[in-house]
Amino acid sequence: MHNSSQTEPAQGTSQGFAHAKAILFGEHAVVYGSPAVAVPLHGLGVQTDIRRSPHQETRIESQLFSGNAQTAPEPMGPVVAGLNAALKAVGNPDAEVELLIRSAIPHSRGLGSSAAVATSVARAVANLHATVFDENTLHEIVQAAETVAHGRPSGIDAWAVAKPAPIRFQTGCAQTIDVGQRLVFVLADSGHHGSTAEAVGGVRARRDADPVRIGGMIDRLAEITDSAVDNIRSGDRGAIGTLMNEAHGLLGSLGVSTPTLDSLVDAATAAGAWGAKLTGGGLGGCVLALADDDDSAEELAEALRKAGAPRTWTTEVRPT
Ligand SMILES: Nc1ncnc2c1ncn2[C@@H]1O[C@H](COP(=O)(O)OP(=O)(O)O)[C@@H](O)[C@H]1O
Ligand SMILES: C[C@@](O)(CCOP(=O)(O)O)CC(=O)O
Repeated sequence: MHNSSQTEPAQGTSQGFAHAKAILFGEHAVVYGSPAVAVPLHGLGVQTDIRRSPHQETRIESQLFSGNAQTAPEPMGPVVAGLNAALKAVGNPDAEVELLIRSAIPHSRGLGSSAAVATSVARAVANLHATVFDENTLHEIVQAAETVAHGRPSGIDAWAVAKPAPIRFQTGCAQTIDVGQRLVFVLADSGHHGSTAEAVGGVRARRDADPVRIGGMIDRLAEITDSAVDNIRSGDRGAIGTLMNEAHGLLGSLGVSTPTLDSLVDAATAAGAWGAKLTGGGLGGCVLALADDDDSAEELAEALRKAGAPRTWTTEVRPT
C-alpha cells in the first residue's frame, strides 16, 4: 500500500494523523453485541493541519468541502461534530481554527474514512493545545462524529483507526490480537459507494421480520469471528481464508452483498486467494482477499482489476 505523504507543519500549525481500517470478521453481527476483528491499513491515511484562525471564523479546507465551517453541507456534519467535541475536550470550545484535511482514504467504501478523519482532526486539536488525548477521550470524540455519520455505530471503526495493530472488538471494548504469522491482504474497490446506515437498517429490518433465522446467522458470524481470532494467533491462513468465505456467504444472506461484490470474491478465489469477503457495511464498498505471499498478492490484485475493480491496495499485518 502506498504511503500517504506526510508534510512538515508550517510555523503555528499542528498536525494529526490517522489510518484507514478494514473489518476482517464480524461486521453487522457486531451491532448486536457479537465480536468483530479489524485490521489497520497503514499507509492509507489522512492528515489534518490546524492553526488558530487569523479571522473571526472556523474554516475547513478538504476534498469534500472548503469554506466557513458554519456553512458546511450535511456530509461534513461528522467532521464538524468531531472538531467541536475535540475543542470542548481541550477546554477551548469557542476557539476559531483553520483546518486543512488531506485524505487518501476513499469515503463510503467501508474503510473508515469518517472515523479516520475525525481521529486526525481530534489529534490535531490536541497537538495545537500541547496535549494528547488518552485513548478513551479520543474514542468519545470520534464516536460523537460517528454518531452523526451512522446513527448508532458499534464503535469498532473509532477504535480500529486509532490502534496500530489488529483488534478484537466487542460491546465497546477493543483488545489487540497477537498475530502468529504475517498476513498479506488485497483490498479491491467495487467502485460503488456503500451506505453503512442503509446496510445496518436493512439487516435490522430483516432481523425484526425473521428473528430466529437472522439471529442464527448472527450467532454463526460470532463463532466464525472467535475461531478466526484463534487462527490469527496461530497463523493458520488456510483456516482464516475458509472462514472469510463462509462469512461472505452469510453477509450475502443478510442482504448486504451485491452482484459486483460477489463477482470480486469469485475472482479472488479463482486467482488463488485463501479466502475473500466483503468488508464493512457492504451494499458497495470493498472486498478483502487473503493472499499467500507478496507475489501472489500482485497476481491477485491484477485479477481483481481485470474483474472490474477500479483500484486495489495491498496491505500486510505483521506478526507480533
Ligand atoms: N477527505 C475528506 N474530507 C472531509 N471529510 C471527509 C473526507 N473523507 C471522509 N470524510 C467524512 O467522512 C464521511 C464519510 O463517511 P462514510 O460515508 O461513513 O464513509 P466511511 O465508510 O469511509 O466511514 C464524509 O461525509 C465526511 O464527513
Ligand atoms: C456494519 C458495521 O458493523 C461496521 C461498520 O461499517 P463501515 O466499515 O463503516 O462500513 C456497523 C457498525 O459496526 O456500527
